[in-house]
Amino acid sequence: MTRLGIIGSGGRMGRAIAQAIADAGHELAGGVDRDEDVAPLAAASDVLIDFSSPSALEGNLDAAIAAGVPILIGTTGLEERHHWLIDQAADKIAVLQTGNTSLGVNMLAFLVEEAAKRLGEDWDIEIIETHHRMKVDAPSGTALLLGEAAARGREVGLSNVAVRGRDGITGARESGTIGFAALRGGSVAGDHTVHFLADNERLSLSHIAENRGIFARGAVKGALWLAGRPAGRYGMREVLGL
Ligand SMILES: NC(=O)C1=CN([C@@H]2O[C@H](COP(=O)(O)OP(=O)(O)OC[C@H]3O[C@@H](n4cnc5c(N)ncnc54)[C@H](OP(=O)(O)O)[C@@H]3O)[C@@H](O)[C@H]2O)C=CC1
Ligand SMILES: O=C(O)C1=N[C@H](C(=O)O)C[C@H](O)C1
Repeated sequence: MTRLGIIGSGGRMGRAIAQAIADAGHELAGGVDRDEDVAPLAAASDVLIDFSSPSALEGNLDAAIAAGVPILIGTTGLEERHHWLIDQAADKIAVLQTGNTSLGVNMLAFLVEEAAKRLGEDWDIEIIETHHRMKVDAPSGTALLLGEAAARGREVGLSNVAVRGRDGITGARESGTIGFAALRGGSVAGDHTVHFLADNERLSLSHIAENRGIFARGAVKGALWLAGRPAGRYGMREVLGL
């Protein structure tokens, strides 16, 4: 039985993950929230699962390294410096970072990469996401993950082509860019659509999350896959074999 520790255990995802751990018959090593010490939890866990806040990331990675335990990071709103910290940690322990742990979204990313590769640059790419009113970051981690997949398909760097929201006299759309738009409201668990728009035709690929259970089950699957892995940075595609 694998002992799984949750960082952000009192949150919406933390609670859903605790349920998924119980459903899977594994052991909940414990949980921490804001202002609580991660070190004892890390020492008591075989794998840490972090769904908390970007501000907690550095301390969480330090605790995982000190205890020598792998960590799955589901927290979104990460910036370039957070990804740098993850790369550094991955030299010492196994780290899995993903903006979305569900099978459906990771399959969508696979399809988006293929479509972006095969459709020319005259097909504009726009990504729209809708989430519940409590979500604090935009674009969602999933929208960025899908944007990365599209950029990979086109063999460009996302940071060079991303347009994160439009307002005012923006000018005509620049060819080759990848646009993002975010809606917030109600209790939406997470909707994402990647639009490919050409002259006279459009292709739209969508995923709808009906509840958080899909993310929680994916997180537990990813954490169990991570247990005992050598140091390195991993993603859900490896877990899901996509
Ligand atoms: N990768 C994926 O598949 C998914 C990722 N997410 C991401 O997971 C994260 C959490 O989402 P959600 O559960 O909805 O958010 P919540 O706000 O409901 O939960 C976050 C939890 O983390 C705690 N927390 C905040 N700061 C710290 C800290 N410094 N150290 C430890 N715990 C802390 C919060 O405590 P307090 O309330 O006291 O602040 C809260 O219990 C978000 O970034 C979200 O985007 C969500 C769904 C799926
Ligand atoms: O905050 C959420 O709720 C979600 N966050 C993740 C994201 O930012 O993409 C995953 C999911 O869409 C729900």
